[in-house]
Amino acid sequence: MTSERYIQLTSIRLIVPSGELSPLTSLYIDTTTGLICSPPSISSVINGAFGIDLSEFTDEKTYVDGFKKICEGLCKIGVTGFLPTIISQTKENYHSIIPLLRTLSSSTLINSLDRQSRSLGYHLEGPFIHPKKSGCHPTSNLITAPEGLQSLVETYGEDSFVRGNEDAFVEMITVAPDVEGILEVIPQLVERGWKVSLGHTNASTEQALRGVANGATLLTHLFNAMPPMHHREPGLIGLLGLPPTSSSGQTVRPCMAQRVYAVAPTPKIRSKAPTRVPSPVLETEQNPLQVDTCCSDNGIKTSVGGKMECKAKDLSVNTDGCVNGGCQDETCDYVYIHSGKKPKNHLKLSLKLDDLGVQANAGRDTSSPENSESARSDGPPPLVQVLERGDGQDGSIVKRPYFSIIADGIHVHPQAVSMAYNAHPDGCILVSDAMHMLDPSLPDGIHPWREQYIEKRNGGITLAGTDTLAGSILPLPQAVLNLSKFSGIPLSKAVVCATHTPAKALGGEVENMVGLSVGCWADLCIWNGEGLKGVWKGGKEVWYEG
Ligand SMILES: CC(=O)N[C@@H]1[C@@H](O)[C@H](O)[C@@H](COP(=O)(O)O)O[C@@H]1O
Repeated sequence: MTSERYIQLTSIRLIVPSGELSPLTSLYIDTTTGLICSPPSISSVINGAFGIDLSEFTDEKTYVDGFKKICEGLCKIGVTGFLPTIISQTKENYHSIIPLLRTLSSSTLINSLDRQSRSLGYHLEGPFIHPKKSGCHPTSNLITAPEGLQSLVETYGEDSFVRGNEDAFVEMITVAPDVEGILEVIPQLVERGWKVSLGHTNASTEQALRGVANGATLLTHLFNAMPPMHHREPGLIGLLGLPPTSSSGQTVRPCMAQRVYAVAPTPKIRSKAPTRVPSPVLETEQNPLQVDTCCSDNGIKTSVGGKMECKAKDLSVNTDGCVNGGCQDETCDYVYIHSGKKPKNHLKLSLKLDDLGVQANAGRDTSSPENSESARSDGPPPLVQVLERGDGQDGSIVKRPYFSIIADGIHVHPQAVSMAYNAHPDGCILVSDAMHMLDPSLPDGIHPWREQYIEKRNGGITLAGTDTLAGSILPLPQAVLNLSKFSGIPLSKAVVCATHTPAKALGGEVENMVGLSVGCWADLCIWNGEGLKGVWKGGKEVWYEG
C-alpha cells in the first residue's frame, strides 16, 4: 500500500466512542480482514522521549530539534497529538520553554507537519505540588501560591496567560489542592480556559472535593504520587466514587465530607407552598435542617422577569443526612443541601441566583454579621466563596473527574488498574508518563538525568539507588494492550481510553482529532489483537504492516 492510494474498505471495523465496533462500508484505507480501525492516540503527558527531556533547556535550536525528534517518534507509535509536559522547573526555564512551546503548537506549524505528532499546547506538572508527594520532581523547585494567580504568572511567565486564537491549543496544569493558594486559583485558571488536573498531593477527601468543585476536571496519574485510598478518608482516589452524571446530562450532587455519621441529628423537611422567590433558609441549633419554601408539591417555583421556572421536585433525605433533590431543567443549576452537624454560616440552599434573580442573601443565615455583609453585595457569592463558608459538610456541584493512569504493570497493580477502569470507564485516560528514556534503543543501566541518575531495568525506570519510580518508558499502544488484559475488556474498549476519552477531556478542537467523518482530522490507526499495525497522519500513511 502506498500513502497516496486510498481504497474503499469493507472489512475494517471502526471503534466508536462507546468502544463498540461498528462495521464500516467506506474508509480511506486498504481492505484487510479482521483489522480494527481507530482514531489516533492522544497523550496528555509526554515529559520527554527518545533521549529528549522536554523540561530541559539549553538553547532554542537544541530544544526545537529535540522537540521535532519527539514528534516524529510519537507519530510512529500512533500518538498524533500530545501535550508536552514540563516537570517542576525553575522560573528561568519556564520563561524560556513556554513561549517556545506556544510557537511549536501554533496552528501554522501543526498544519505543515508531515508524519509528525502535533503538539496540542502544554501541560505544566508542578511546581505547585506537595513536597511529600513530589515523586521524581526536584523538591528544590516546588513552591506555593501565596499571591494566588500572581504567583503562577510570575512562575510561568506572562506569556503562558495570553490566550492565542488557536482552536487546538490546550493549557493544562497539574496542581496539588493542599498547596497554599491553589484551591483559590483553580476557578481563575478554569475561567481562562485552562484544564486543571489534581495530583502530586496529600489532599484530604475534602480538599480533593473542593478542587473538583472549584473546576478541576482531571486527576494526574491516579494512585501515583498521592496517598492510598482509606475507606473512611478516600482522598483523591475516592473521587472516582462520585455519582455519575445522569443520562439527562445532569450531574448528581454528592454529599460532601461525611463526618456526621451517628451524631447527625435526623433532618426534617418542612413543606410549605412557595408564594414567591425563595426566602432565606435559616438554620438554628434546634432545627438543624429546615428546607423552607423550596419544598412543595411543585418544588421551587420562581419566575423572575418571565425568564425561567425552576421545578425542583423529589427532595428526599438520605439516612446519612443529605438532602437530595434536583431540578430537571438543565439550564437551572439548582440546589444542594446538606445537613448534619451544624456548621456556622452554613449555606442551605444554593440556587443559580443570577438566573433566578434572587438576591445574594437567599438561602443564607443572614443573622451573622459576616453574612449580612455579603448579603449587601450586588451579586450572588461565587461558588468558591460559598464553599469556603461551610466546613466541608456542604454539598456542591462536584463532577466525577477524568483520571490518567499509567498501565505499565509497574506503577499500578493490574487489579488496581482494573478497579479504577471499572469504577469510571468513561473517565479513564491511558498515559505513558513518558520520560526521555522512552527509547527502545537505550540499553538497561544507569543514565544521567539532570543532576541525578536514572536506572533503566525490567521495563521500568527509577531514580538510581532508590525505589522512586521516575515516570515510565511505556509506549501508549502497549498501555492499551495492558488495560485490555488487566481489565478483561476487548481491545476496542481499551483503545477508547487512549483516543476518544483523552480527546473529550482536552475538549475543543482536539475532539475533532478523533472522529472519522467530514471535518475531522484525517489521522487514524490500525490494530489487530496483538497491537498497533499501522498509522496514518493527515490522510498519509506513516507506516503499515499489511
Ligand atoms: C513524572 C512524574 O512525576 N512521574 C511520577 C513519579 O514522580 C512518581 O515517583 C511515580 C510513582 O509514584 P508512587 O511511588 O507514589 O506510586 O509515578 C510517576 O512516575
